[in-house]
Amino acid sequence: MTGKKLTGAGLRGQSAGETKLCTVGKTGSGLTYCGYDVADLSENATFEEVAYLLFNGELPTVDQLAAYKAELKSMRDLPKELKLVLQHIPADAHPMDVMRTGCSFLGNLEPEADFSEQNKAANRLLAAFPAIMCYWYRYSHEGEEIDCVTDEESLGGHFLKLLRGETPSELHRRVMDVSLILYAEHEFNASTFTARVCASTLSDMFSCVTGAIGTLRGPLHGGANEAAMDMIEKFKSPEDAKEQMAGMLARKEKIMGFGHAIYSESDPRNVIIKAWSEKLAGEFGDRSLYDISVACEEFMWDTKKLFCNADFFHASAYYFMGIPTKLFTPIFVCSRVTGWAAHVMEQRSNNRIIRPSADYIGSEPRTVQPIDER
Ligand SMILES: CC(=O)SCCNC(=O)CCNC(=O)[C@H](O)C(C)(C)COP(=O)(O)OP(=O)(O)OC[C@H]1O[C@@H](n2cnc3c(N)ncnc32)[C@H](O)[C@@H]1OP(=O)(O)O
Ligand SMILES: O=C([O-])CC(=O)C(=O)O
Repeated sequence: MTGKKLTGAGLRGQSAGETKLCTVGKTGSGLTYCGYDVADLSENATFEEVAYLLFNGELPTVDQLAAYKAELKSMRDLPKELKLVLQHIPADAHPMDVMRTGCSFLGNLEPEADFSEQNKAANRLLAAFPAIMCYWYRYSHEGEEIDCVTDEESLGGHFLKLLRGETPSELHRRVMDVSLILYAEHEFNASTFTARVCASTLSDMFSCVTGAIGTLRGPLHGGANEAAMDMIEKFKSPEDAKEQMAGMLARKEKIMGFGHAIYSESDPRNVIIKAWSEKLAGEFGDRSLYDISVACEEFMWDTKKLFCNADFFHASAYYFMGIPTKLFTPIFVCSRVTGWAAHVMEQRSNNRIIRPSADYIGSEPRTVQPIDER
């Protein structure tokens, strides 16, 4: 089976460079990081091992992982100047704008002086993003100035503890870890390509990641998990979901969380997060949102042959874990910063400025008329 037929607009089907980091849709539906299948990684590795893999090309040994986790743990706290900035961002701000500002401001306080500091800058962002998100959220929504340091071993557990102020369950820790693995890397997707374009001008890591956050924010990319949640919570039952979706398609509306620019048959991340969503539904004690999601999946396949992408079942999984919808896309940032940073490093290692050409379709050459004659 070959991958999706790729043509024309949106640079589809055109190679824009080489990468050792990832393959997407090579056989229609596969996803590998540095040669490892994402299903294998999500079952047999942790997110920190995946981050190490993306930054170093190999999975860590026991000692390397322990040292890496200790390093990340030591970088979790936020400088007081950044906390002050976050305190000034209103509660109704878009949380992706908070992430973008947090990233950019940290780049002012702790700039990447030269490329020998690229790993330090990448790890700093990786370690600090959960606190940037949760410090702002808890301060603006609950009036609490939280401690940004926790004793949680994993980044996923750390995020959940910062968000709720209590120790997460083993199940929630595991699902968050799997989710971070699934979102970590995806070849030349729009946000990663943004990071690489920025890197190709020899800009700094914080600028590359700030640009990538802005690109991930849109509903056609990372914002789709929130948009999917907004949609499914309006459906009253599986039957209602099918009826309303039929109306949406008739009105030519896009159904968020479905379809993909590269995959042709399925997104391999979906089956994994879907299984965890079902497990969480059982623990939550009310399966209705899961059943509604399954009805959406069946309907879209039966009517349009469109399949769920990584975002769709993330919506119900995060909901069952009590995560506010507005934080769904920022969690994506906490994970994808690994892929972005790895691509920045790869671009730098064999750089040529990315500067494509355009097909001109404007006016023929003409002269400026004096303004009072136009
Ligand atoms: C982690 C991620 O970023 S995954 C992507 C998250 N984004 C979403 O879920 C947003 C919804 N999906 C979409 O908008 C698209 O499927 C994208 C942006 C992901 C891919 O876009 P494209 O590569 O341009 O889609 P593609 O060429 O496969 O579209 C084929 C047809 O299916 C339609 N289509 C594709 N996805 C959808 C959808 N979710 N709902 C309705 N129709 C759709 C397109 O409109 C197009 O129809 P047309 O030929 O009549 O114009
Ligand atoms: O590859 C893409 O176009 C979008 C995507 O699924 C991702 O970035 O995870």
